[in-house]
Amino acid sequence: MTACIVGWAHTPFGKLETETIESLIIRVANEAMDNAGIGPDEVDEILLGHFNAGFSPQDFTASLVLQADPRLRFKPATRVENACATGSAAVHQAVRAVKAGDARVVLVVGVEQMTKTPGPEIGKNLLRASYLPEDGDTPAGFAGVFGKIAHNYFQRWGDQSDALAMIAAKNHKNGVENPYAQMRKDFGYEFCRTESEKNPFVAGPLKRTDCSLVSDGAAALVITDTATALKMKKAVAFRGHAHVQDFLPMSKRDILKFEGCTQAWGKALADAGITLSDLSFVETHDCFTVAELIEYEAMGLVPEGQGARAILEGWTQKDGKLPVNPSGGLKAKGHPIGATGVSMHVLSSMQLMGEAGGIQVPGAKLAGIFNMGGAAVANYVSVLERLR
Ligand SMILES: CC(=O)CC(=O)SCCNC(=O)CCNC(=O)[C@H](O)C(C)(C)COP(=O)(O)OP(=O)(O)OC[C@H]1O[C@@H](n2cnc3c(N)ncnc32)[C@H](O)[C@@H]1OP(=O)(O)O
Repeated sequence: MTACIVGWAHTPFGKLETETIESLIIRVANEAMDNAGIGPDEVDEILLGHFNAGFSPQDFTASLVLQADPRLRFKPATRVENACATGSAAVHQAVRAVKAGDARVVLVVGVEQMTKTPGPEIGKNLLRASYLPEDGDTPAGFAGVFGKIAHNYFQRWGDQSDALAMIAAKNHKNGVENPYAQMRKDFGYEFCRTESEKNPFVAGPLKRTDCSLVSDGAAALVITDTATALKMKKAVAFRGHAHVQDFLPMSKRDILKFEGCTQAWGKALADAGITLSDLSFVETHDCFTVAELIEYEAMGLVPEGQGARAILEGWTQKDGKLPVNPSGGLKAKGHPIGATGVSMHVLSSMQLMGEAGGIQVPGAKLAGIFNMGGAAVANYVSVLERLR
């Protein structure tokens, strides 16, 4: 038995000044149940993906989902956290509950509100997802961590500035067509490649256009067993899934390899009984452009050290042989931490149902999703397929 996505909801991502954590949660919880055509009585379990780490004074948030409808009162509700993979951690927990037969219908919500936090605090909060004895004083927050990774990658494999700018330009271009995206502006390759007042260096070789955005937003899913799903309006199955957790200290691993990502892709593709070339597209964790570059290698699209080929030869463009981040990715869509993994599953489901509008990958049949917490510490891969 597998688990299926049967309904979803997604707020626009961005600076949502009039929203609160509570209002975002309530909005997507109700919209997802409506979208699935189920009532709150039918929900067996609730999982909330919320990273927080200082972004919100409210740290005990699972019960906020119950406020979406009085009929959710007394349902089991739990908050799940695994750094920037928090959203997928909640999704995979739901899949396991359904597959184990513990729950027939699970409501998953992912949420974060980051933009109400003052600038310097944002970087500090995000760094709580790093190994504090090593990275705690890194300037520029998590950009500093990935700035070091980019610097070391350039040392080992040569300057990759062209490839990073092309990844940024691709994702910004894709994001223009995504109505949920925070930044819908086609900056173009030259702007992303060139240091300027509007595109300064942030950390190491990473410029502003190499970084994901600071965002507010929420997304939700209804996940059921297959028998239930087949009686509903739509059914997108988890054909394969895998979670691989690695050491937290970067000094205990070769950080340029993202080995946890490789393992997660290997396990999920084997679980699905397919190879990477069977996928119609991939939504991957481009928290920084260098992460997407290394992920091309880790997922097995290109050999180690040759990530640039995948973008320079156009493979990962929307019309390439494996479109990567047709949604615009974290780069353009935004990255409200707890919502990101849930958003990836929502937008991939929309693709498979042919409901993705301007970001639609024509004829999409199989979707691959990679959501990462820390620097390849928490690694989640899902392979989704439309059942009906
Ligand atoms: C933690 C894990 O477990 C793993 C992960 O995923 S790590 C990722 C976690 N997320 C992050 O680290 C967020 C990284 N991004 C940032 O910190 C910030 O976006 C940044 C430091 C790159 C820029 O912030 P800033 O310098 O304060 O920019 P800000 O003053 O807000 O905006 C200035 C301009 O740049 C634009 N801008 C801001 N961030 C941008 C970005 N990332 N890309 C492109 N443009 C951006 C703004 O829209 C604004 O444009 P206008 O002047 O035209 O209005």
